Amino acid sequence: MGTGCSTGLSAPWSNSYPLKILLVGKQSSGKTFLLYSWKYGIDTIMSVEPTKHFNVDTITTASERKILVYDLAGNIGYRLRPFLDGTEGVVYMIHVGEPGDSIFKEEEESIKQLILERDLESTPFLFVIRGDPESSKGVSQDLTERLQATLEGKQWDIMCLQDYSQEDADLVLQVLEKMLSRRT
Ligand SMILES: Nc1nc2c(ncn2[C@@H]2O[C@H](COP(=O)(O)OP(=O)(O)OP(=O)(O)O)[C@@H](O)[C@H]2O)c(=O)[nH]1
Ligand SMILES: [Mg+2]
Repeated sequence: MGTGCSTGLSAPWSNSYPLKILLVGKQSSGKTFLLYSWKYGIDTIMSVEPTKHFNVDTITTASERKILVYDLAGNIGYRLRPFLDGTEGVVYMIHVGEPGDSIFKEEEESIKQLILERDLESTPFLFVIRGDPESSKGVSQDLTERLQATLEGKQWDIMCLQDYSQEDADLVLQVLEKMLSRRT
């Protein structure tokens, strides 16, 4: 009694404690660009270099919640595993180049493996499809069908993001925050 330390369970503490999320997806899918859109705003992004291993940055949402974003290199492979522990949300990015593009079987399998990781058992997943609206919509429907069984019982969502759209980037963050707040 009387040490002056709080239990750590009060609302202000939990609001300021950053929630850890992973930003994953293939190389050049747009992960770092999305992180910079959240952190600095799209208009300030001059160029983005391919990520070596990972970037980590804290962002603050419109409602002042802090999120610790681990932006992992698309070629991270097995080095991803040490990042899983303590993850409160996963954003999986996909870039759709041409109309009619679809997800290769290999990527579908690696997404399924990630969803089934024990450390991510109760972790929400947000899929973000970047590309023109028509192509993204097709990929979004296709992916939903292909992953439905694996995602059974999980909290997840899927949304599309157009290039150079701060509005879309902000919306992704809003949806992510809503998913995270359902867990906390
Ligand atoms: N205009 C526009 N370009 C984007 C967007 N997202 C990504 N790009 C471009 O796509 C390329 C790859 O983006 P990155 O953010 O580096 O992709 P990444 O997923 O972080 O790639 P790795 O770090 O190699 O895994 C860059 O040239 C970006 O400028 C976007 O929302 N709008
Ligand atoms: Mg990157």
